[in-house]
Amino acid sequence: MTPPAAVLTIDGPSGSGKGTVARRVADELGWHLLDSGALYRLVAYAALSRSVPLDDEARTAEIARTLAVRFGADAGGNEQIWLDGSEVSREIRTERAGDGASRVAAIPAVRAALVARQRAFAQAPGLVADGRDMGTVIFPEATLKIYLTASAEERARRRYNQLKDKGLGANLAALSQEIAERDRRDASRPIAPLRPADDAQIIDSTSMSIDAVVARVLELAAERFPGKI
Ligand SMILES: Nc1ncnc2c1ncn2[C@@H]1O[C@H](COP(=O)(O)OP(=O)(O)O)[C@@H](O)[C@H]1O
Ligand SMILES: Nc1ccn([C@H]2C[C@H](O)[C@@H](COP(=O)(O)OP(=O)(O)O)O2)c(=O)n1
Repeated sequence: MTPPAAVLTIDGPSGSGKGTVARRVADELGWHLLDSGALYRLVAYAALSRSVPLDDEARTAEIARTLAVRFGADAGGNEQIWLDGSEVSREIRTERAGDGASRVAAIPAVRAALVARQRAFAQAPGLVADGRDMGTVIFPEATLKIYLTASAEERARRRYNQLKDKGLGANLAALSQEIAERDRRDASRPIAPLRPADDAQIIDSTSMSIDAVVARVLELAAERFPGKI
């Protein structure tokens, strides 16, 4: 029997730096990457594009079950995500898709439809998985669990700069409110709420650079995965 792949999870609220840090750490280690939030964003984006109400449990779950998605990168290493043959990586990064993702993510049948798809990412030599419930629900046996957070003001500021850099519209006051609302919804839903796993290492990145966070995660990984890294 092949041993289970090594798994490192990074959970936390919006704008804490999960995606950036997960990608950097996965690149450093040469491991696979699971951006679980992208799956929920894709479900929301597909529902919005097909005029399916985001609270329609049966139809959003059907979208989640049949999601035809492919993850890749262009020649410059930039993320590319195809849904039904169309490249949608930019479209799913809007706050509208993020808010929609948080809504469909509260539907148990949508979450259930995505469990096996997410677990299938755990392949040798290892996986870095980022999201809200990676360490609590999807990979409870993960060897290293990180909970990455930062102050609400800092997270809104980061998201504002990120959206502007991408040429996507953003308003700081509106973003702060949207992020607060998303945090509240993600943390208060009955199923797989956003919370640190009991055995998670908490990193507050409010006053840390991206490099410092990556270095800390790699340091913990070297301790927890001796011989693998
Ligand atoms: N420690 C940090 N200091 C400053 N900016 C950061 C830090 N971590 C992430 N960022 C920036 O904040 C934005 C949001 O990061 P991202 O990784 O998308 O967060 P998340 O996946 O948690 O929503 C990105 O533009 C990223 O470059
Ligand atoms: N494992 C996950 C990942 C994301 N979600 C939901 C909750 C989040 O508000 C949305 C969007 O997630 P995403 O990680 O892309 O969002 P941020 O980049 O952190 O703003 O999806 C979830 O419920 N469980």
